[in-house]
Amino acid sequence: MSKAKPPRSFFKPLAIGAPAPFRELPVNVERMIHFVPPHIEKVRAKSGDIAKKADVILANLEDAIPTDAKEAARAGALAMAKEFDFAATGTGFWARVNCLNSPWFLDDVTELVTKAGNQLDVIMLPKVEGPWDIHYADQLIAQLEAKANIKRPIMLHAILETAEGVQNVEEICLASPRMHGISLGPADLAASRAMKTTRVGGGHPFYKVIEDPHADGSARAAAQQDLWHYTVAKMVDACCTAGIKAFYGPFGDIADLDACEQQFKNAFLMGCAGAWSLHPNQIKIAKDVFSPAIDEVLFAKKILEAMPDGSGVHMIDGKMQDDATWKQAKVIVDLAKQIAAKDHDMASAYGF
Ligand SMILES: CC(C)(COP(=O)(O)OP(=O)(O)OC[C@H]1O[C@@H](n2cnc3c(N)ncnc32)[C@H](O)[C@@H]1OP(=O)(O)O)[C@@H](O)C(=O)NCCC(=O)NCCSC(=O)C[C@](C)(O)C(=O)O
Ligand SMILES: [Mg+2]
Repeated sequence: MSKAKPPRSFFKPLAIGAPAPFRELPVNVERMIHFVPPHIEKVRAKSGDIAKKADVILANLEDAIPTDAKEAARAGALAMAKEFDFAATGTGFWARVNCLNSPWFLDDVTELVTKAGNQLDVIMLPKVEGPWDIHYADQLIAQLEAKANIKRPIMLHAILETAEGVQNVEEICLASPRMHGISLGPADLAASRAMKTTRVGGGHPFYKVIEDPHADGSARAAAQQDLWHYTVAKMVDACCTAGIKAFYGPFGDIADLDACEQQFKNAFLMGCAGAWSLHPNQIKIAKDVFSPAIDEVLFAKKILEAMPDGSGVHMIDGKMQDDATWKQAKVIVDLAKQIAAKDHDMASAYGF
């Protein structure tokens, strides 16, 4: 039976000279995490322009990078940190390292932290299975931060992509104050669970509910259901309990923008802060979906204005409002304010 760390030790740096962990997550709008393959110079070179549109730019070193390009990708990630001032456009700079049991993980983390640690906001860790994976990466990063005299802690973001990881998601979220959030990794997770799909996220035409037979034998209506509902719900509850953020992850059918939008919308409504964009076309979708709709923000503002101290009961446009709807309104208005602070057009649309 494992024991939790005593409360007074939880926020202590794990190495002498490492920066103290954040007590609260930095407030950043992270509607999409845009994946860049850093070994392809032509694509890497566009990172500065893409950073003007995306909230987060991520250098991907793991899956989708060919084995013989792993070192070139790592070098490309370091070049991105040197060549682009992502912080100047308010864009986060993240890297997805190779997984813990791979031959590249140690060099990925060592080089990123010691050579780009002051530029790097978040390290994304794939295939996390339990809190032990976070404890190891946490300690290693602290040692490297101390060695390289990094001033600001680098956060950790885990991908939920094995059945064991899903079983342990609460402990993963609570494993360290370095935790930033969790993303759903639907492709590896599908394989790990023996789901019979060949897709990266999204629905499936076989996964649906069909209405009862009609007496006249006419065609029965059926509707596809969301294959990811259970996992997203479990992930959101675990993340919110820990005070960290949940993300959908990738949508692999690049040409199907409608299905991408729908999957992102489901994730947004269920509590996710953002999703991944694998292709430039997906950036705008995520930006629109993970920014609350203007009419929702205006209605939420009406609730807050009508109930300044958040108590009592009111009727607005025929709908009952009380302490709980006040809190829902506050979630939407707080997010809209964060987006407005970053985006002047959205600020005027939201009426701030
Ligand atoms: C899908 C691909 C191959 C289609 O790439 P393409 O070249 O065939 O597409 P295109 O439509 O022809 O591209 C149009 C233009 O956009 C550029 N472009 C295209 N993509 C990007 C990009 N990301 N960033 C910046 N620019 C990009 C591309 O270079 C081209 O520029 P050009 O007009 O000047 O020639 C390509 O978009 C790509 O490599 N995307 C990233 C893929 C990736 O990172 N996959 C791994 C994440 S998903 C995952 O790991 C799963 C998970 C979580 O682990 C799990 O569920 O288990
Ligand atoms: Mg994966």
